[in-house]
Amino acid sequence: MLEYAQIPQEEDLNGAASGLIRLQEIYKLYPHNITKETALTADEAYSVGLVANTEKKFQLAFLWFLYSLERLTEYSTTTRPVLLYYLSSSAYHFGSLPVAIYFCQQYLNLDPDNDVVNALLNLLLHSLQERTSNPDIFTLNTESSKYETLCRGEVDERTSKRQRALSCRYSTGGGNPRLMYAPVKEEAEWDNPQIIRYHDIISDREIEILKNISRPLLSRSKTQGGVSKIRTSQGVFLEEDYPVVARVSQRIADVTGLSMDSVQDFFVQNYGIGGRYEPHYDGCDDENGRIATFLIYMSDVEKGGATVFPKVGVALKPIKGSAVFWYNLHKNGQVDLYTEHAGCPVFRGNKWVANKWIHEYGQEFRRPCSLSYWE
Ligand SMILES: O=C(O)CCC(=O)C(=O)O
Ligand SMILES: [Fe+2]
Repeated sequence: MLEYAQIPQEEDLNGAASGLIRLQEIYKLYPHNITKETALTADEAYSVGLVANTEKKFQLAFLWFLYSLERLTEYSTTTRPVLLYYLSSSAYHFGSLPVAIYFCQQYLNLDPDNDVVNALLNLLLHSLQERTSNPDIFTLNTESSKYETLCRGEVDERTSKRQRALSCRYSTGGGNPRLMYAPVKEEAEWDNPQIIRYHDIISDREIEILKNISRPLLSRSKTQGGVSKIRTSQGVFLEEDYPVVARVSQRIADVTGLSMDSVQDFFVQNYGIGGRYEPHYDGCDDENGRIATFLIYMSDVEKGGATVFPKVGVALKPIKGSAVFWYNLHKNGQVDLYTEHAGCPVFRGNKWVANKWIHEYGQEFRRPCSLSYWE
């Protein structure tokens, strides 16, 4: 059957390569950093290089072609001239002309009469006189977005200072009878927008049940266009027919004080290595938009996988059994632009989360609307 199904297909391989490349970009990894335990063959490295090249990530492509060249054997399908050609071309596109020229010359040592490469060499030598930029192609030093910096765990001095002033407390959800004898542990993760973490909000047993229900039902996350590149995870919506789902929903209502009349079903997600969710907003200002997000962590993650808020500089580490909660919308119904967030790629381990998106209808008396432009 495997033979019949032809697994993996090219799309699967390219998807895996694309995931590796994204990990490299965010965590600044060289090919040898990610191949310590499982070395890639020259052919495999060449295919990763090709994907990077197509995605116009020329420095990473170059590093993979170099890795491939070092591992070339008599059994490889990839050949030395092909690699030299791609090394030269990726170095050229990256702006490292002397390196591009060097590999072009290496090629011509093997095949001195190749017209195309001779013409290319002339072009490169000519460009060398016009262009001065010569970035170091061997050292990963790419400009990073705030999202990437946060994912790597580099913290801003100002953010950490502001975070130190935040506090934690036991909460009964404003005197909710269900919480009077078992208050929840509430920790402020950020002040504006308020991001609150609830510790031990779900038990290991409940987590196991939720995972067991979800596992056979998971499917690749989609956006309108099909399988999503922005969100590379698998997910499933769980209805409230499952007692454990209903119980957790009730708990969310208790701690947040919000109505569960207009909510989406629980969305359980699993991210494998490289799995991520690029920066996005959960809320939109449609009628009955998602007023708030309650995000439960159903696993720890060995490395990577934080939930980050690039506009405020906060990174939330997944802690199994805890949940984070924030309002996506201001009281006036507008999207709070500071709530942009992302799920960083999982570098090591496996990440499970469950989302409850809470909508506006039903919250009229619990979180009254405001006509103010500012709140
Ligand atoms: O996985 C995460 O950390 C974030 C998930 C998320 O933002 C979402 O599903 O909307
Ligand atoms: Fe989200």
